Amino acid sequence: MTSRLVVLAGPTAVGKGTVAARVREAHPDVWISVSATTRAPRPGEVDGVHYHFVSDAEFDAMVEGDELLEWAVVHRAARYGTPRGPVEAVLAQGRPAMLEIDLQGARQVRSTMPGALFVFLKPPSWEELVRRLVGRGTETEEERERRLATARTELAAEAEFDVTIVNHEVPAAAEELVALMTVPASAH
Ligand SMILES: Nc1ncnc2c1ncn2[C@@H]1O[C@H](COP(=O)(O)OP(=O)(O)OP(=O)(O)O)[C@@H](O)[C@H]1O
Ligand SMILES: Nc1nc2c(ncn2[C@@H]2O[C@H](COP(=O)(O)O)[C@@H](O)[C@H]2O)c(=O)[nH]1
Repeated sequence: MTSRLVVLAGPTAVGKGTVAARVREAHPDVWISVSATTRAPRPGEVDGVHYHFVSDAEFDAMVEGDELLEWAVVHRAARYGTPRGPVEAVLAQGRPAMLEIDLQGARQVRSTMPGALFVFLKPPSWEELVRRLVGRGTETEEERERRLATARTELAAEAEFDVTIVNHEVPAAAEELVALMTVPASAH
């Protein structure tokens, strides 16, 4: 068996971060990239753990230094990007690795890392997605509307992905994801 890079995307509040946290807890062998972002931390978010929280100038320097594997402006609100060095180092070790990024970033990685597996995390329904976003309580009404507008575009892009997982229950979705990370050597 060998490991591969899995790219997890899906609409806002579908549960990408929650499923990734479950994978981190239940499968410490799986490496999950920590993105850089210019957005402000939410209560409880820790720099270097949930994100590398950086200034606009710091993000500019990362872009100019070609330090990001991909990056995008997400929800017309902030910039997010995947630091390239750690991903390359982990893949060189043959360790299972995961990126949790938006659709624009997934499209960039699709063109630069064709061996990666692209997984779309889908909500059980639109109503449940809205319930999860409202229930999280981390955005203003205006931000929620912006995120839901992006979500409609992202849901329409499901066919671009290799696999869809419906996030009914977090532990089951996390196990489905981890099962995709190792492949028989003959599949390469
Ligand atoms: N399977 C699930 N059933 C019920 N609630 C869930 C489930 N998965 C996640 N949630 C809840 O939905 C909310 C959104 O989850 P989370 O923040 O992980 O989403 P996300 O996809 O990472 O969102 P974003 O793209 O906006 O960062 C959280 O309050 C989380 O606890
Ligand atoms: N293109 C990238 N998108 C990323 C990255 N890290 C996170 N994200 C996506 O941003 C949105 C919003 O996240 P939030 O934490 O503000 O709710 C979500 O879709 C993430 O998947 C990244 O490095 N590149």
